[in-house]
Amino acid sequence: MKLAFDPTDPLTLAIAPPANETSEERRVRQEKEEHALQVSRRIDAELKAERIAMKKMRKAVRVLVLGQSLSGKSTTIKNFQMTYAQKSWVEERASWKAVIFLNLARSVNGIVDILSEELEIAQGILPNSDETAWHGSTSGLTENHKSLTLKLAPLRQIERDLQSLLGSGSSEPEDLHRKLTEGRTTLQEFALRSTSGWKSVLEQIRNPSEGKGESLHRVASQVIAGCKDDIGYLWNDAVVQQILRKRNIRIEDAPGFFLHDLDRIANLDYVPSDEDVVRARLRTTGVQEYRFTLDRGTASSLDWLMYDVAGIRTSRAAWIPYFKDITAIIFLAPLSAFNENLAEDPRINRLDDTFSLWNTICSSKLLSDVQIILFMNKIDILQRKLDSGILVKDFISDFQEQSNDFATVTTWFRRIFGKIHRKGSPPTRKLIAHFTSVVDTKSTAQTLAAVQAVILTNDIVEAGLL
Ligand SMILES: Nc1nc2c(ncn2[C@@H]2O[C@H](COP(=O)(O)OP(=O)(O)OP(=O)(O)O)[C@@H](O)[C@H]2O)c(=O)[nH]1
Ligand SMILES: [Mg+2]
Repeated sequence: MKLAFDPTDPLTLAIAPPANETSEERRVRQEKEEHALQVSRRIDAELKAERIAMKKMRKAVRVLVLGQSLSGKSTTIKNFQMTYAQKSWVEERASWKAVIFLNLARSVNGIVDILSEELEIAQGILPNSDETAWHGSTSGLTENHKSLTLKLAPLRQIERDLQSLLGSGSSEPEDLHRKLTEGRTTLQEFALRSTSGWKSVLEQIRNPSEGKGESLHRVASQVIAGCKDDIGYLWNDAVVQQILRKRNIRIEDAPGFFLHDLDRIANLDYVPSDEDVVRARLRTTGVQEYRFTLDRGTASSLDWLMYDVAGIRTSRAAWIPYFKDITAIIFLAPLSAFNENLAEDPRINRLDDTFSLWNTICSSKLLSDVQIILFMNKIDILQRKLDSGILVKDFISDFQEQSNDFATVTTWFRRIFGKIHRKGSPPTRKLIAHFTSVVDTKSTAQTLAAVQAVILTNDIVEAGLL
């Protein structure tokens, strides 16, 4: 419909040019009008962009992944990336080689340290203390063991170089604890440097300054391949195995254990597999945001923002700003840690620390609207520990005289987490809990699909928050 022009309309009259306008006055007026039009268009464009950004912000699912150090937070996010953001996963996979080499070199150097200590005890250089608990005179150590420690010496430099390439995340809390107690660093220094997650580290490896990362990869690869036979000899040696057993050291269950994969990794053309990446250990320092756009299923239009945090005690205050505006929390509780103490504070049992952290999260008023999903993780290691005869009641007195089998132990843990959740949570919040081993990528993919479904279909969506 064409609207008729009405010369008496007040708005038309107000914007009409003056009747006796000169040509110069018309030029100035038209210039002003053109400028006003451009300003108006710019404002419109800015408003539109803001509206789109707001809409996107509202549509993003924000998931905070919490838990103590070594609980499996980063590993859970890696699984998420592997399943739902395959492009970036494949692009990054090769860069994990540096971390895997570092993990391998650390395991070997750790064993060599123990072996060297035993050799010194056997020679009477070091006293045989309760801690070492091994009697040098019957140890069966030979000159071969001594020469092995010398032949593996190049791995020290590899560890140091890779550590300096990978930054503060490549050291573990026990190193930090040692430095702190020796007065060699301060908490503040550590906190200030705590800014990166694996994305930034891998980015640095992929775009190194002056090709540093690339050449180090090559050198590390050559040294490890060159030491392959000696590493294999060290790991498979009966005396070495006996020493580790006597000292109650199970390197197989430690993070970043790759000695069983030596034949594959100690090769010049080694390329990390998905499983290798999931098992690689790089400690998170600070808080890192990961954005995934889910390209499968019903959630295809949603962005997922996942926040990975540092789990060590001294870094937990940095979690609080992220409690605002989140949709869900995935809380990692490593059940296998029942017989371990925190590296950053060896007076505290790891499971006690997890229970108290869980209590804090469940009863936080800031989080009362947030869905909490519990992953009772590392059940593969738990199973091995129980099978080897380690008794839960020796470490957790409340467990009392119950049977030490896997089913009884896991049911009991589940009940304790449930009790804490009920006590701290608002009555409407249900507990969603899974037993997990997040290094098992197949079963974790199923768990993550269930988690996704819960987050997207629960009350949060119905309440219009998404
Ligand atoms: N066997 C086994 N290993 C696991 C499991 N979950 C994690 N890991 C390993 O444990 C190590 C630590 O896992 P991360 O995901 O780095 O731990 P985190 O919670 O991010 O630790 P921080 O970054 O220090 O806070 C890695 O080497 C993982 O591969 C599990 O269920 N079973
Ligand atoms: Mg981490």
